[in-house]
Amino acid sequence: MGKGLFITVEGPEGAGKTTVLKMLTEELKDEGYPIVYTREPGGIPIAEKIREIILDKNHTEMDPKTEALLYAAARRQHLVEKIIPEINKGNLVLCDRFIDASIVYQGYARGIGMDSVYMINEFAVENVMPDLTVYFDIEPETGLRRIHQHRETELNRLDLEDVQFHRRVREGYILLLRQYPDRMKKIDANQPLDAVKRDVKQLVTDYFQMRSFPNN
Ligand SMILES: Nc1ncnc2c1ncn2[C@@H]1O[C@H](COP(=O)(O)OP(=O)(O)OP(=O)(O)O)[C@@H](O)[C@H]1O
Ligand SMILES: Cc1cn([C@H]2C[C@H](O)[C@@H](COP(=O)(O)O)O2)c(=O)[nH]c1=O
Repeated sequence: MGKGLFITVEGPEGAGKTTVLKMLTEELKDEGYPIVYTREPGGIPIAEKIREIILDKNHTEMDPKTEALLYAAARRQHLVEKIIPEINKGNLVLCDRFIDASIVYQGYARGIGMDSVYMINEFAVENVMPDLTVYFDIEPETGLRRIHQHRETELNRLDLEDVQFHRRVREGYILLLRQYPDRMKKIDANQPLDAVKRDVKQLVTDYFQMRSFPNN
Protein backbone atom coordinates (compact mmCIF):
# COMPACT_ATOMS: atom_id res chain seq x y z
CA MET A 1 0.00 0.00 0.00
CA GLY A 2 0.90 3.69 -0.26
CA LYS A 3 2.68 5.95 2.18
CA GLY A 4 -0.17 6.72 4.54
CA LEU A 5 -0.99 5.14 7.87
CA PHE A 6 -4.00 3.26 9.16
CA ILE A 7 -4.78 3.68 12.86
CA THR A 8 -7.88 2.25 14.51
CA VAL A 9 -9.48 2.85 17.88
CA GLU A 10 -11.35 0.15 19.76
CA GLY A 11 -13.04 -0.47 23.09
CA PRO A 12 -16.31 -1.04 24.91
CA GLU A 13 -19.32 1.28 24.70
CA GLY A 14 -18.92 4.73 26.24
CA ALA A 15 -15.13 4.52 26.49
CA GLY A 16 -14.85 7.96 24.85
CA LYS A 17 -13.48 6.82 21.47
CA THR A 18 -15.61 9.08 19.27
CA THR A 19 -15.21 12.14 21.52
CA VAL A 20 -11.43 11.79 21.72
CA LEU A 21 -10.96 10.92 18.04
CA LYS A 22 -12.91 13.94 16.84
CA MET A 23 -10.96 16.30 19.14
CA LEU A 24 -7.66 14.75 18.16
CA THR A 25 -8.44 14.87 14.43
CA GLU A 26 -9.05 18.62 14.65
CA GLU A 27 -5.94 19.20 16.74
CA LEU A 28 -3.67 17.19 14.47
CA LYS A 29 -5.15 18.81 11.35
CA ASP A 30 -4.37 22.23 12.84
CA GLU A 31 -0.79 21.02 13.37
CA GLY A 32 -0.60 20.18 9.65
CA TYR A 33 -1.01 16.40 9.64
CA PRO A 34 -2.96 14.94 6.67
CA ILE A 35 -5.76 13.13 8.52
CA VAL A 36 -9.07 11.57 7.58
CA TYR A 37 -11.48 10.55 10.37
CA THR A 38 -13.90 7.75 9.62
CA ARG A 39 -15.93 5.12 11.47
CA GLU A 40 -17.33 1.61 11.31
CA PRO A 41 -19.87 0.49 10.57
CA GLY A 42 -20.21 3.41 8.17
CA GLY A 43 -17.89 6.02 6.72
CA ILE A 44 -19.37 5.90 3.19
CA PRO A 45 -23.04 5.88 2.03
CA ILE A 46 -23.50 2.12 1.45
CA ALA A 47 -21.92 1.24 4.80
CA GLU A 48 -23.95 3.93 6.61
CA LYS A 49 -27.12 2.27 5.22
CA ILE A 50 -25.93 -1.14 6.43
CA ARG A 51 -25.22 0.51 9.82
CA GLU A 52 -28.86 1.62 10.04
CA ILE A 53 -30.03 -1.95 9.44
CA ILE A 54 -27.62 -3.55 11.93
CA LEU A 55 -28.11 -1.06 14.76
CA ASP A 56 -31.89 -0.56 14.48
CA LYS A 57 -33.14 -1.47 17.95
CA ASN A 58 -36.32 -2.98 16.47
CA HIS A 59 -34.33 -5.67 14.62
CA THR A 60 -34.24 -7.95 17.67
CA GLU A 61 -34.67 -11.04 15.44
CA MET A 62 -31.28 -10.54 13.71
CA ASP A 63 -29.28 -13.77 13.63
CA PRO A 64 -25.68 -13.42 14.98
CA LYS A 65 -24.14 -14.72 11.73
CA THR A 66 -26.25 -12.30 9.68
CA GLU A 67 -24.97 -9.56 11.96
CA ALA A 68 -21.34 -10.67 11.45
CA LEU A 69 -21.78 -10.81 7.66
CA LEU A 70 -23.38 -7.37 7.53
CA TYR A 71 -20.49 -5.82 9.48
CA ALA A 72 -18.03 -7.55 7.13
CA ALA A 73 -19.94 -6.34 4.04
CA ALA A 74 -19.98 -2.74 5.31
CA ARG A 75 -16.25 -3.05 6.05
CA ARG A 76 -15.41 -4.33 2.57
CA GLN A 77 -17.10 -1.38 0.86
CA HIS A 78 -15.59 1.13 3.31
CA LEU A 79 -12.13 -0.33 2.73
CA VAL A 80 -12.19 -0.23 -1.08
CA GLU A 81 -14.09 3.03 -1.42
CA LYS A 82 -12.38 5.10 1.27
CA ILE A 83 -9.70 3.56 3.49
CA ILE A 84 -7.35 2.20 0.80
CA PRO A 85 -7.61 5.27 -1.50
CA GLU A 86 -6.86 7.63 1.41
CA ILE A 87 -3.86 5.58 2.58
CA ASN A 88 -2.59 5.52 -1.01
CA LYS A 89 -2.78 9.32 -1.11
CA GLY A 90 -0.41 9.41 1.86
CA ASN A 91 -3.01 10.29 4.48
CA LEU A 92 -3.49 8.99 8.00
CA VAL A 93 -6.81 7.19 8.24
CA LEU A 94 -8.06 7.35 11.83
CA CYS A 95 -10.90 4.85 12.09
CA ASP A 96 -13.39 4.48 14.95
CA ARG A 97 -13.54 0.63 15.18
CA PHE A 98 -12.54 -1.96 12.55
CA ILE A 99 -12.00 -5.74 12.30
CA ASP A 100 -11.20 -6.21 16.02
CA ALA A 101 -14.73 -5.09 16.90
CA SER A 102 -16.17 -7.95 14.82
CA ILE A 103 -13.82 -10.51 16.34
CA VAL A 104 -14.74 -9.34 19.83
CA TYR A 105 -18.46 -8.47 19.55
CA GLN A 106 -19.60 -11.16 17.10
CA GLY A 107 -16.84 -13.74 17.60
CA TYR A 108 -16.44 -13.64 21.40
CA ALA A 109 -19.38 -11.83 22.99
CA ARG A 110 -22.05 -13.32 20.68
CA GLY A 111 -20.22 -16.66 20.72
CA ILE A 112 -19.86 -17.35 16.97
CA GLY A 113 -16.14 -17.98 17.52
CA MET A 114 -13.23 -15.59 17.08
CA ASP A 115 -11.60 -17.74 14.37
CA SER A 116 -14.78 -18.02 12.28
CA VAL A 117 -15.34 -14.27 12.40
CA TYR A 118 -11.69 -13.66 11.56
CA MET A 119 -12.09 -15.91 8.49
CA ILE A 120 -15.05 -14.04 7.01
CA ASN A 121 -13.25 -10.78 7.64
CA GLU A 122 -10.08 -12.08 6.00
CA PHE A 123 -12.18 -12.44 2.85
CA ALA A 124 -13.38 -8.84 3.28
CA VAL A 125 -10.09 -7.10 4.12
CA GLU A 126 -7.55 -9.14 2.11
CA ASN A 127 -4.60 -8.54 4.46
CA VAL A 128 -5.27 -4.84 5.05
CA MET A 129 -4.78 -4.58 8.81
CA PRO A 130 -4.29 -1.48 10.98
CA ASP A 131 -0.71 -0.30 11.55
CA LEU A 132 -1.64 0.62 15.12
CA THR A 133 -4.75 0.01 17.24
CA VAL A 134 -5.42 2.11 20.33
CA TYR A 135 -7.55 0.14 22.77
CA PHE A 136 -9.60 2.28 25.21
CA ASP A 137 -9.91 0.15 28.33
CA ILE A 138 -12.82 0.88 30.67
CA GLU A 139 -15.03 -0.94 33.16
CA PRO A 140 -18.16 -1.79 31.14
CA GLU A 141 -20.38 -0.38 33.92
CA THR A 142 -18.62 3.01 33.71
CA GLY A 143 -18.95 3.15 29.92
CA LEU A 144 -22.61 2.15 30.03
CA ARG A 145 -23.31 4.76 32.70
CA ARG A 146 -21.75 7.41 30.47
CA ILE A 147 -23.82 6.53 27.44
CA HIS A 148 -27.05 6.25 29.45
CA GLN A 149 -26.49 9.61 31.13
CA HIS A 150 -24.96 11.69 28.35
CA ARG A 151 -25.45 10.14 24.91
CA GLU A 152 -27.11 12.70 22.62
CA THR A 153 -28.14 10.16 19.98
CA GLU A 154 -30.56 7.31 20.67
CA LEU A 155 -29.14 4.09 22.17
CA ASN A 156 -28.79 1.40 19.49
CA ARG A 157 -29.43 -2.37 19.45
CA LEU A 158 -25.89 -3.22 20.59
CA ASP A 159 -25.81 -0.54 23.32
CA LEU A 160 -28.97 -2.14 24.72
CA GLU A 161 -27.44 -5.61 25.23
CA ASP A 162 -27.20 -6.66 28.89
CA VAL A 163 -24.18 -5.96 31.10
CA GLN A 164 -22.92 -9.59 30.76
CA PHE A 165 -22.61 -9.06 27.02
CA HIS A 166 -20.59 -5.87 27.59
CA ARG A 167 -18.37 -7.67 30.13
CA ARG A 168 -17.62 -10.31 27.48
CA VAL A 169 -16.76 -7.49 25.06
CA ARG A 170 -14.08 -6.23 27.42
CA GLU A 171 -12.78 -9.80 28.03
CA GLY A 172 -12.58 -10.31 24.27
CA TYR A 173 -10.54 -7.15 23.77
CA ILE A 174 -8.14 -8.21 26.52
CA LEU A 175 -7.63 -11.54 24.73
CA LEU A 176 -6.82 -9.66 21.51
CA LEU A 177 -4.38 -7.36 23.34
CA ARG A 178 -2.45 -10.46 24.42
CA GLN A 179 -2.58 -11.88 20.91
CA TYR A 180 -1.34 -8.71 19.15
CA PRO A 181 0.97 -6.93 21.64
CA ASP A 182 2.89 -5.12 18.89
CA ARG A 183 -0.13 -3.70 17.09
CA MET A 184 -2.55 -3.09 19.99
CA LYS A 185 -1.76 -0.58 22.73
CA LYS A 186 -3.95 -0.03 25.78
CA ILE A 187 -4.83 3.31 27.31
CA ASP A 188 -6.79 3.89 30.52
CA ALA A 189 -10.15 5.34 29.45
CA ASN A 190 -11.47 5.57 33.03
CA GLN A 191 -9.53 8.85 33.39
CA PRO A 192 -10.96 12.34 32.79
CA LEU A 193 -11.33 13.28 29.12
CA ASP A 194 -8.26 15.56 28.97
CA ALA A 195 -6.00 12.83 30.35
CA VAL A 196 -7.36 10.25 27.91
CA LYS A 197 -6.85 12.61 24.98
CA ARG A 198 -3.31 13.44 26.15
CA ASP A 199 -2.39 9.73 26.38
CA VAL A 200 -3.82 8.92 22.95
CA LYS A 201 -2.06 11.89 21.36
CA GLN A 202 1.24 10.83 22.92
CA LEU A 203 0.86 7.27 21.67
CA VAL A 204 -0.09 8.34 18.16
CA THR A 205 2.58 11.04 17.76
CA ASP A 206 5.28 8.68 19.10
CA TYR A 207 4.12 6.25 16.44
CA PHE A 208 4.35 8.97 13.75
CA GLN A 209 7.96 9.54 14.77
CA MET A 210 8.79 5.86 14.68
CA ARG A 211 7.34 5.56 11.17
CA SER A 212 8.67 8.98 10.03
CA PHE A 213 5.13 10.02 9.13
CA PRO A 214 4.20 12.08 7.09
CA ASN A 215 7.50 11.98 5.20
CA ASN A 216 8.03 8.21 5.30
N1 LIG B 1 -13.09 10.47 29.86
C1 LIG B 1 -14.39 10.75 29.96
N2 LIG B 1 -14.95 11.02 31.15
C2 LIG B 1 -16.28 11.26 31.27
N3 LIG B 1 -17.16 11.27 30.23
C3 LIG B 1 -16.66 11.00 29.00
C4 LIG B 1 -15.26 10.72 28.80
N4 LIG B 1 -15.07 10.47 27.50
C5 LIG B 1 -16.27 10.59 26.92
N5 LIG B 1 -17.23 10.91 27.80
C6 LIG B 1 -18.68 11.07 27.57
O1 LIG B 1 -19.21 9.75 27.50
C7 LIG B 1 -20.18 9.64 26.46
C8 LIG B 1 -19.74 8.53 25.50
O2 LIG B 1 -18.58 8.97 24.81
P1 LIG B 1 -18.30 8.51 23.32
O3 LIG B 1 -19.55 8.52 22.50
O4 LIG B 1 -17.15 9.29 22.83
O5 LIG B 1 -17.86 7.01 23.58
P2 LIG B 1 -17.61 5.84 22.54
O6 LIG B 1 -16.47 5.07 23.05
O7 LIG B 1 -17.48 6.40 21.16
O8 LIG B 1 -18.96 5.00 22.68
P3 LIG B 1 -19.68 4.00 21.65
O9 LIG B 1 -18.69 2.97 21.26
O10 LIG B 1 -20.79 3.45 22.45
O11 LIG B 1 -20.14 4.83 20.49
C9 LIG B 1 -20.26 11.01 25.81
O12 LIG B 1 -21.38 11.69 26.34
C10 LIG B 1 -18.97 11.70 26.21
O13 LIG B 1 -19.11 13.09 26.34
C1 LIG C 1 -17.44 -2.24 13.69
C2 LIG C 1 -18.29 -3.08 14.59
C3 LIG C 1 -19.08 -2.50 15.54
N1 LIG C 1 -19.83 -3.28 16.36
C4 LIG C 1 -20.72 -2.62 17.34
C5 LIG C 1 -20.03 -1.84 18.38
C6 LIG C 1 -21.04 -0.78 18.74
O1 LIG C 1 -21.96 -1.33 19.65
C7 LIG C 1 -21.77 -0.55 17.42
C8 LIG C 1 -21.27 0.65 16.68
O2 LIG C 1 -21.69 1.78 17.35
P1 LIG C 1 -20.67 2.99 17.71
O3 LIG C 1 -21.53 3.88 18.53
O4 LIG C 1 -20.30 3.60 16.39
O5 LIG C 1 -19.52 2.44 18.43
O6 LIG C 1 -21.52 -1.69 16.64
C9 LIG C 1 -19.83 -4.65 16.23
O7 LIG C 1 -20.54 -5.34 16.97
N2 LIG C 1 -19.03 -5.23 15.30
C10 LIG C 1 -18.27 -4.50 14.47
O8 LIG C 1 -17.54 -5.06 13.61
